[in-house]
Amino acid sequence: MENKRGVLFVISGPSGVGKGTLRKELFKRMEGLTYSVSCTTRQPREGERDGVDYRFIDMETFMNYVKENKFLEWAKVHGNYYGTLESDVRKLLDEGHDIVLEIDVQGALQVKNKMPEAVLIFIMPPSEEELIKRLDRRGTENDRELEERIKNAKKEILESKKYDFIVVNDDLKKAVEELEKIFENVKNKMRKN
Ligand SMILES: Nc1ncnc2c1ncn2[C@@H]1O[C@H](COP(=O)(O)OP(=O)(O)OP(=O)(O)O)[C@@H](O)[C@H]1O
Ligand SMILES: Nc1nc2c(ncn2[C@@H]2O[C@H](COP(=O)(O)O)[C@@H](O)[C@H]2O)c(=O)[nH]1
Repeated sequence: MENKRGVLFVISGPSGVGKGTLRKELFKRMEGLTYSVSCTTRQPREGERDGVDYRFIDMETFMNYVKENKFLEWAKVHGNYYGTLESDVRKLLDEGHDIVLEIDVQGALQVKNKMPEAVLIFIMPPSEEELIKRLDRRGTENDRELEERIKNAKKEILESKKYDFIVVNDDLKKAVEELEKIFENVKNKMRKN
């Protein structure tokens, strides 16, 4: 019998490794995926749109959501707060949609605790030097923020062994293809169960 419930995919990896880039490329190639837009207290970057890239909320609203248990997971990441609204995710999964969360390691492990069926995918940089180059080229952080993101990258990489899959984002095209294969295989396997 076909499994009507959607699959929950969680993508993590160090800041600047290319999670957002890979996710956008994957969405161009695969139909039927829904991106869960997170809440954050971070200030929008140039070009980021409220409700599309993030739901940009203030600290007071974020903490009210925490108190009201509205988050499936939440964490302080690189000095700002981020969280995934639980009602959105559960409703979409119940309706049969496959969901993609792009969240940090702390959040991913909270999700796995609450929903062990979630599929955790870690995006790995080809090297530390390349990660620094990518963050530098993106140019969205000041020197202090950049340093914090690089320091955190080392801790995050240590947690990658807790993930179901690891994809190295060296060549972008190859990494997207690998990601697509993982998504297809997981969905086929779940459909058979
Ligand atoms: N395979 C790749 N080769 C070279 N550059 C890449 C590759 N993948 C992504 N990039 C570039 O690296 C930079 C960081 O990518 P991106 O913003 O997608 O990272 P991220 O992991 O989503 O970061 P964050 O967690 O901070 O949001 C971007 O400028 C992007 O164009
Ligand atoms: N635990 C969560 N982490 C999240 C969420 N949304 C994004 N993130 C992670 O934060 C960092 C920094 O993102 P940036 O956009 O400021 O560069 C990155 O690792 C994201 O994956 C979330 O809802 N929960």
